[in-house]
Amino acid sequence: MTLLIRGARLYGEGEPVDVLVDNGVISEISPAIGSGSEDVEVVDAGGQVLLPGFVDLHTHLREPGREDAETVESGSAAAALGGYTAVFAMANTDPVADNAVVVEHVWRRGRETGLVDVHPVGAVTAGLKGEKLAELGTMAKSAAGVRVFSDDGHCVADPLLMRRALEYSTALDVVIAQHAEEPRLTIGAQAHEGENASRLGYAGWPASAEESIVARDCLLAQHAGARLHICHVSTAGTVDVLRWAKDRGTRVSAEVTPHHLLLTDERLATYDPVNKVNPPLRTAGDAARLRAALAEGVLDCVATDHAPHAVQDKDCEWAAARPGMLGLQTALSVVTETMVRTGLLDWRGVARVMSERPAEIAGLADQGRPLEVGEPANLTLVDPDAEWTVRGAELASIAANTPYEGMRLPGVVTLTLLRGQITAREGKIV
Ligand SMILES: NC(=O)N[C@@H](CC(=O)O)C(=O)O
Ligand SMILES: [Zn+2]
Ligand SMILES: [Zn+2]
Repeated sequence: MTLLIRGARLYGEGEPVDVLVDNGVISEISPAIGSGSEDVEVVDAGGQVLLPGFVDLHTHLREPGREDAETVESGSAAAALGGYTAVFAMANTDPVADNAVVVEHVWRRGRETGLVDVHPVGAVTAGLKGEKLAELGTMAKSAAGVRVFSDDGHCVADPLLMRRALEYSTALDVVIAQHAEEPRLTIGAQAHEGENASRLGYAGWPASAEESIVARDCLLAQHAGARLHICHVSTAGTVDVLRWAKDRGTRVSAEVTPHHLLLTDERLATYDPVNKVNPPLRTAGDAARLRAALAEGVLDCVATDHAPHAVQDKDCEWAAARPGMLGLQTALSVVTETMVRTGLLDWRGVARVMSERPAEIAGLADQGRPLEVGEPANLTLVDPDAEWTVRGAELASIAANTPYEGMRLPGVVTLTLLRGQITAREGKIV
């Protein structure tokens, strides 16, 4: 199939150009391409912004085990509609993705669905129990070719185990992604430790619980010569630690979620568990520092931490509710609101933090590539001026736990291409 995207602005820069996609690759870019034969499908981009397809390093697809909240299929649809062409599916499923059988299952389900490349993340420790290492090598060598390992949902808290995982990862050339939460500092924690939590009587989740693990792991990674990735950075202090570690040559990368860029713990006042998430929503000062650090590159990329939860796990009292919120279909809009509209990032910067850097961190050769002739056509078209109102019930996920319900947000994904095939167009799965 040949597809002609007419009048798109590459990275939102310069005059609109025509982009011809043939056999899954970009075959021509020029000011005006004739559509030639009838076999060419034409998409009129009308000056919209063309970007490399987004890559999410942190998605929870809930399959196997919690198909009442999300499946590989429903999550893939949400991803395609959100402009993603690759996602990394976290290992905290039931059974846990701590062996070749489970990661190959998730990988195959992703291939069968065919809407987005689904890369399973393998668990670092058996059963996410933090007691002994999982079979990292077997998962890395499986058909799923696991390149990212994480106990996300849990911290690899034992420093000896974390050190072993980091040392082992260097031989496999994989990356360990840490959910940084010192468990001794977050016993019973419900919300960011601060005024808002105190007023409502919630036990606090101190910033130091994150920062102390990030500092420790940067030191462990440096000594091991290993690569470390920090999941969902949420505090200004973590930014300072990362800056220090990067300055001294530690091979550390870090992600920030859209919700930590936009939302703050002032939302606790509603008692609505839709705002409950790990790590918790922090202060406006933290959010401002996270935005600045993302613009500067101290934080490498945006990752959604898309965490669907069934109604009964969210529609209950705060303390009983599961932490986590949907993210795949709202990420681009939240980044547009917090980073583009504020002038902190241009669209080339958005390509960097939502596509290029995550692809590099995970070692994907065919994602996050430049918009050039000969490159794979993993592409996302964005209408930067359009706005939409978020309705959880209308999102493709089975769960509907979005904290942005009823919010009007800028930036609409109008087309997603995976290797030249249209996966989503005008808000519909193709
Ligand atoms: N972020 C969350 O609040 N929840 C995640 C786990 C995690 O990312 O730590 C989940 O699996 O629901
Ligand atoms: Zn986590
Ligand atoms: Zn997560």
